[in-house]
Amino acid sequence: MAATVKMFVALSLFVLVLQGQRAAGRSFSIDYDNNTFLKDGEPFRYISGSIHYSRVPRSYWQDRLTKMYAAGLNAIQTYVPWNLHEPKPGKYDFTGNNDIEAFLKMANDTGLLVILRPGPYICAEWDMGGLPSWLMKDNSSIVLRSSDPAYLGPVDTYMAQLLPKIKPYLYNNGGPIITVQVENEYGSFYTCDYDYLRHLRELFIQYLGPDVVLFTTDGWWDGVLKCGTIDGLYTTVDFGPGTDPAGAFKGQRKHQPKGPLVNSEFYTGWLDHWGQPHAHTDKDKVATYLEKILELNASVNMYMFEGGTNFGYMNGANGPFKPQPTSYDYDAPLTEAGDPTDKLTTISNVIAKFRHLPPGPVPPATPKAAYGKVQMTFEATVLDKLTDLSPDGPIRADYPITMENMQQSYGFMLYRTTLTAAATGAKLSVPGIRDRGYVMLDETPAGILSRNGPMDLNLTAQAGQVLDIVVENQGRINFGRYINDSKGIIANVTLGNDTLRSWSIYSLDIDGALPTLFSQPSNPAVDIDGSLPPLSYVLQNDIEGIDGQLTNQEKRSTQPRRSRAGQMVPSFYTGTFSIQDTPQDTFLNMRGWTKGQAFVNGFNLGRYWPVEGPQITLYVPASVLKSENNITLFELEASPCNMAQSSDADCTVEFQDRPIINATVSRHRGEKYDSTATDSAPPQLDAFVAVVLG
Ligand SMILES: CCCCNC(=S)N1C[C@H](O)[C@@H](O)[C@@H](O)[C@H]1CO
Repeated sequence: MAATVKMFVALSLFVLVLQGQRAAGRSFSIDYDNNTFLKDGEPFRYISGSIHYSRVPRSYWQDRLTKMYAAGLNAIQTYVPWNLHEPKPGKYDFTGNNDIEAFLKMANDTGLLVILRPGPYICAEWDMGGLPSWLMKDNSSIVLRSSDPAYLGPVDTYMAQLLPKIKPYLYNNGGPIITVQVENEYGSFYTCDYDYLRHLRELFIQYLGPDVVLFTTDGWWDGVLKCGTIDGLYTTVDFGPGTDPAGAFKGQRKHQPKGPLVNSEFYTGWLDHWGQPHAHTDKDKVATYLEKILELNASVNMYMFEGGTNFGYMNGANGPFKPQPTSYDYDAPLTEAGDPTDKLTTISNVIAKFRHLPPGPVPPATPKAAYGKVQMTFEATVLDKLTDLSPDGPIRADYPITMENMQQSYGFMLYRTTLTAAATGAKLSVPGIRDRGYVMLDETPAGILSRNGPMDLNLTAQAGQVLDIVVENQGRINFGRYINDSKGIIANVTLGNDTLRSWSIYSLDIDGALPTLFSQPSNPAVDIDGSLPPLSYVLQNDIEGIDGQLTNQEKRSTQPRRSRAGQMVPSFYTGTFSIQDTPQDTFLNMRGWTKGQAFVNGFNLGRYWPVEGPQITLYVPASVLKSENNITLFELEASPCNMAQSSDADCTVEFQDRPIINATVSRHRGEKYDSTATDSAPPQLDAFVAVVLG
């Protein structure tokens, strides 16, 4: 028996050693003499597409990867978002939708190689470019993406967790990963810190071994390549349709005289911002320039091939402040919902000129369902639910504390103070509002502040009244020098000539509270010191319980107060709907509502803002649905419910079988809460170039 055990142990150890070492006969490298990649010693060119596992429900990873393979790709490219995998310092999550190993195995099993981009910074229209916001706790001036020990220390700790997970999936070790990117367009960042890049290079080699092909990506011009490239990291470039590939590759050659030509991001579409036209790139233009690239025998990755969705709060923003919407459709060859488009067919036809496509068609779009209208009901205001949303109670501080210093990363906060002096038409100024503030005085709406302006409003108040500011984090800047994008209220608040002090600051954990938020009677908020009796009354209501028994449940029967302008206290609305047969993908049409967060069966679908557009519907993947469903809206500004000129028939949402992400946008400043967003043809190419150039 002992001998058998010994044998088993020895065999196990041997397998472990083998896993960490090169798999016999497999190699991926660069042939500098012949300007090509070599895969198992043979010249190799990749034709790749970007897909982000963090933006696609795990239940659909295989569907998307199969479609990408069928379209003719031999590789995919994906980012690894640090802030997903280390949500709190030292707390790691590589499970469920964050199970990167499962994703890599699936890509490998689908016949796709992988170009991995683990950052630590990734840009990607992702909150703070993938960096965790807790880096800024007690250190808002941390020099991100540099040798600053305050930054590099956490980088080392995180990479010590991530990179050993990656190593077995390297091509040389039997996995699909052929190349690994270090940082991301580092040459575009102001720090230009070669020590930082060298540190990352050594760190990656330390964990992944000396044989892995490490590379960088930057724009194709000297201005960025100067700071983005160092020895030992293969220089690649990125550019979209409209840029002459030969010219762009000349830029690469200046910094990488030998080796394969590589475009790591060939843009098939482009990113969106709330309030600006949905980006569109003509499919024929994409095809024409893709063909030029392939004719040069360059390797290319199409960014994005499947864009997906910024579920939850994870969208980023561009400066000075333009947050990106929930949909990351990107006008990509596969839609946000994974549906093949004409652009995919056109691209496939080009690829077919350079490599054999797999047999068989690209799988069709998954079925979509229209579940119709759902009646919504007002449940409570955010102020009614403070004990549930902030179970630890407020932090009291003389002056406002940032979201990061409250050890919160995403979502919403409440800043509350009791006025100590009367004010008549005095200016309430909140220059540090990050990003939108919903102001109430004794639970009566008093206006909305925005970091894009206005950041102040006139207030008339009595001493003793309670000033509330619900603050929304709309997503952290993910590109450029201002990625230190702290949230909450980051500077003092003044009323007239007085600086307001003695704040009660609440982190609002909606996602955590949701499962039980409405399953018990709503306890109207009473401030800790009892200064805020509930304004609207609670009626004893008998309501039909789920099991048909009458149950006694307190329920606020009134709508929250609204200002003359129609603004309401941020409030929760719920609805339920049944699905008889197998749930399918659907799209939640939010027209008629203003701005907020939507949840179905506790899953955070993301942000809605139909009065801004261009996105009107939210993608609801089938995996979120079941036979009995509930929907919760956290409406920040104004609902269509019980408005004077409308009946409850308007207090609905609708699940439809098609997306609307390209609605006409027009500045809604001054318009109050009636969505005029309508469907329209996407704008011309130059419209979103203006977006990018600001
Ligand atoms: C408006 C500035 C956009 C800068 N980002 C650029 S050029 N991009 C390059 C970047 O590497 C990638 O992550 C994406 O962010 C992409 C845009 O989709």
